[in-house]
Amino acid sequence: MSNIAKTPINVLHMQDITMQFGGVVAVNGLTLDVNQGEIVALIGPNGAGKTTAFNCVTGIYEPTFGQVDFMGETILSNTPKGKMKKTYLGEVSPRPIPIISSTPDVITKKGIARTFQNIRLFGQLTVFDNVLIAKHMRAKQNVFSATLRLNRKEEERMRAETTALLEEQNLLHLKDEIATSLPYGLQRRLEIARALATEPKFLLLDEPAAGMNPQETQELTDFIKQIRDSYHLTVFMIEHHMDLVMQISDRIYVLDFGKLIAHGTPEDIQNNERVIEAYLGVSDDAED
Ligand SMILES: Nc1ncnc2c1ncn2[C@@H]1O[C@H](COP(=O)(O)OP(=O)(O)OP(=O)(O)O)[C@@H](O)[C@H]1O
Repeated sequence: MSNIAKTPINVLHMQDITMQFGGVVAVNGLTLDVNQGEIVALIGPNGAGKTTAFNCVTGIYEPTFGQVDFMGETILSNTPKGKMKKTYLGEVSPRPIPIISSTPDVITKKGIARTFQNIRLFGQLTVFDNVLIAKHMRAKQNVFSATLRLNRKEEERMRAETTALLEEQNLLHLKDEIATSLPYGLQRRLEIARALATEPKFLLLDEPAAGMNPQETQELTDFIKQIRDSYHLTVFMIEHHMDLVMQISDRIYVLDFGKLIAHGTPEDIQNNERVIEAYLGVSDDAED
């Protein structure tokens, strides 16, 4: 047997990502990598630019400058144009790069799924329908399948897959409940189940433990590891609960005022003076 270490397979590469809103540079020249099978955390004080960075990966925002590659393919790329050329305040000088844009639905179909800081379920629909809708989003429907009535088979398959997924996630007994009638912790679990229904390779979790008590947070910690392993996922997560972050992250990136101030293993980050000063020393479970 060879002792040569396996080269990591890159899942996400963000290069010089800069997002400017008017005079605010919310993300400033962010470069980072997430490799296959990793759980990577993005941490930092409130307003540091973490959610904005996620929004630049999932196509909600078009970055002002920079490039996002997913599994080696450039999915988003932009450089300042028009008035922004004059008002650009980012730290990395913009270069002329090709402009590539992808809408959130296209990005979902490529295998990227996410959850939101504020749970975004279809509140008045059942648990089952919330997951089924996500299956529909994944389905490669086209005019031919619709008109040739291949849809019925597709629909049956999607219903069976929804049942199976809810069973795996221990949510099947709640399938007929209205989503918002569930306790908070279960709504979070449902949101993750819905993200899994799109069969992602890469899962972004925006503050999955927000509002959870210590016991729920510990359960979530185990749950994230378990779904990473059983669905062969790569996970990128924003979180303020440092117990969770330090327990499950392979690597951590730290943002402050839009800029990367540190990157390393949980141990490196816990001992990093700059991070302690900017974030950890101030508050380790800030909620907003
Ligand atoms: N759509 C927007 N328009 C204008 N400014 C914005 C917009 N979105 C975010 N910002 C600003 O960008 C900065 C970064 O915000 P962001 O929400 O990304 O921070 P965050 O690190 O996710 O914070 P938190 O931990 O509180 O969720 C903040 O100053 C915020 O006010």
